[in-house]
Amino acid sequence: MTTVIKNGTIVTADLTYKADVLIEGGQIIEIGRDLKGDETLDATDCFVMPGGIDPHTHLEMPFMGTYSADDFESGTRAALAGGTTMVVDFALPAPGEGLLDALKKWDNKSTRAHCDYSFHMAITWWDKQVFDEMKAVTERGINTFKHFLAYKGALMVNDDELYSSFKRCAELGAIPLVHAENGDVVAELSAKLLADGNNGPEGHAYSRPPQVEGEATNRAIMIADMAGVPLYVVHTSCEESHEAIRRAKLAGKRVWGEPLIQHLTLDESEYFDKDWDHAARRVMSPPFRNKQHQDSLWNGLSSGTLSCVATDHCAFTTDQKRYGVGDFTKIPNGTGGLEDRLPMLWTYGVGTGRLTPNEFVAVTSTNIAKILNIYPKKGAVLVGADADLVVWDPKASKVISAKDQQSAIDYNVFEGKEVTGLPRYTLSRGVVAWADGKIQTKEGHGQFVPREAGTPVTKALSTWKELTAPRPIQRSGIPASGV
Ligand SMILES: NC(=O)NCCC(=O)O
Ligand SMILES: [Zn+2]
Ligand SMILES: [Zn+2]
Repeated sequence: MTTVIKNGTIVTADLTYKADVLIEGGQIIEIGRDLKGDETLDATDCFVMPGGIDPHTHLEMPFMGTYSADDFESGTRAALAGGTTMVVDFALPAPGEGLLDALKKWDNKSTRAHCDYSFHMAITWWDKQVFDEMKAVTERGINTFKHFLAYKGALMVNDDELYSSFKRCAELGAIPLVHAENGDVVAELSAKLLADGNNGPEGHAYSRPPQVEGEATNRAIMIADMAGVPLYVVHTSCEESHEAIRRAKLAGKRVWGEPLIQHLTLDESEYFDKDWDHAARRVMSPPFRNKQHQDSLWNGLSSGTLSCVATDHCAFTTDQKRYGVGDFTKIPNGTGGLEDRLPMLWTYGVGTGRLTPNEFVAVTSTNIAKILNIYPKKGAVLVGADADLVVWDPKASKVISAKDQQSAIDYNVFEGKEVTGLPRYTLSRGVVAWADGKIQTKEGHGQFVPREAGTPVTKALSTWKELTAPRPIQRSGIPASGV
C-alpha cells in the first residue's frame, strides 16, 4: 500500500521546492513530480515539512507530590494534533532508584503512545551504581542525560555530582542536558518571600530572577568544558542564559540552547493577574520573563545562537495547581504546549517575519534530530527517511481553546490566541494520524526510537580534547633534586 502527498511545496531546513512525496512501509520512497499512489493526500496550497520533534516533555511525571496529568496517550494525541510526530520524555529515577529500574517504568508508560518517542535519562543522585548503569542506558539507545541544578532536596544534583556525571558522559559519547537554575539561591529567596508574606503565584517568579538562570548556565557550561563534553541547556528563558550560551559558542564550545514556545510568546504579566488560578496555571520553572528577554530568545533563533524550540509539556489541572494555595512553593511547576508549539511558532515567528519557513523547520525538527543523532531518519524529507510529515496549511486559522484540545487538563495557557498555520494532515511513519480535525491513529502506534551514543559532535569534541589535553614537557638535562 502506497500513499502519495500531491501538489504541495516541500519545506526542509535548507530547501523549498514543489514535489510530490511517495510513501511505503512507513518511509519516503520517492520524491518527484506527478507521482501516483494507492491513496492520495492533497497538499494544494500547503507546505510538506518534517513533523515536529519536541525534545522536552514530561508525560505522567511524578513531581511535587502528584503526577502530570497528560500521559503518553493524551500527550501524544496532543502532539499529533499540532503537527509534532515525535516526543522525547525524561525517565526520572527516584533518589536511590537504579537507572534501569526507572527506564522499565517509562517503557511501561509509553506503550500507549500514538507517535514515536524516545527518552532522556535523568541523573538525580550519584554513586557507583549510577556510574555503571549509564553505560547500559546508552546501550539501550539513550544518548542524553539530564541534570537538574534546581529543585533542592528533590531532583537537584551538586557540582561534584555534575562534574562526575559529565565526565562519564564524555567517556560514553553521550550528551548532558541541564536545567540551569541555582537551586540553593532559589530555596533561600523562596523562604524569604514566604516569610515576608509573599505567598501568591507571583512569588514563584520573584524567587527565580534571571540571575539564578544566568549563573547556573555559566557554571554548567564551564563544568562541561572541563569535563570535555558538549552541553544542551533546556528551557533557556532569559538574556543572561542566552548570553552565556552565545559566548560559549563563539569560544568554540559545543553548547545548544532550547527556548520554549511559552517563554517566546507569554510574559511575566501573567503572574500579576488578579485571578489566583490564572497565575498559578502559568507557574513553571524558569518563569515567564519580560519583553526584552523574549526579544533575546527570538534573536537567538534567527541568528542560530539558540537551536531548538520545545514545550517542556508538563501539564497539571487547576485542582493540582491549587495544592499551592497559601504557599507558591507547593504549586506543581509546569505548563502544557504540545498541541500549540508549531501553530504558535508559525504565527508569531514566520507570520511576523522573525523566522523563515526553513528556519521554522530547523528549530522545530531538524536541529534536534541532528543533535540527538537520529537525522535523517527523523527531521528530514528525504528518500529513506521515516514518513513523519506534516502537511501544513499556512492559511488555516483557529482560536486556541481548552474546550477543543486533546490535552487532559481543563485550561490552556494560550487560551484566546488566534493562530494562522495549522496541520491539514499529520503522518506518523506513513500513517495518517491527524486529518479532518481528528486523531486517526490507535494508542500504541508509537514506537521507541533508539539513539546511538558517539554522535558526530561528541566524536569531534573528544578528538579535539584529546589533541589539546595537557601533556608533560619532554626535557633533556633535568637538574638533580636539591634534596
Ligand atoms: N519546567 C517546569 O516547571 N516543570 C517541569 C520540570 C522541569 O523541566 O523543570
Ligand atoms: Zn526543567
Ligand atoms: Zn522539563
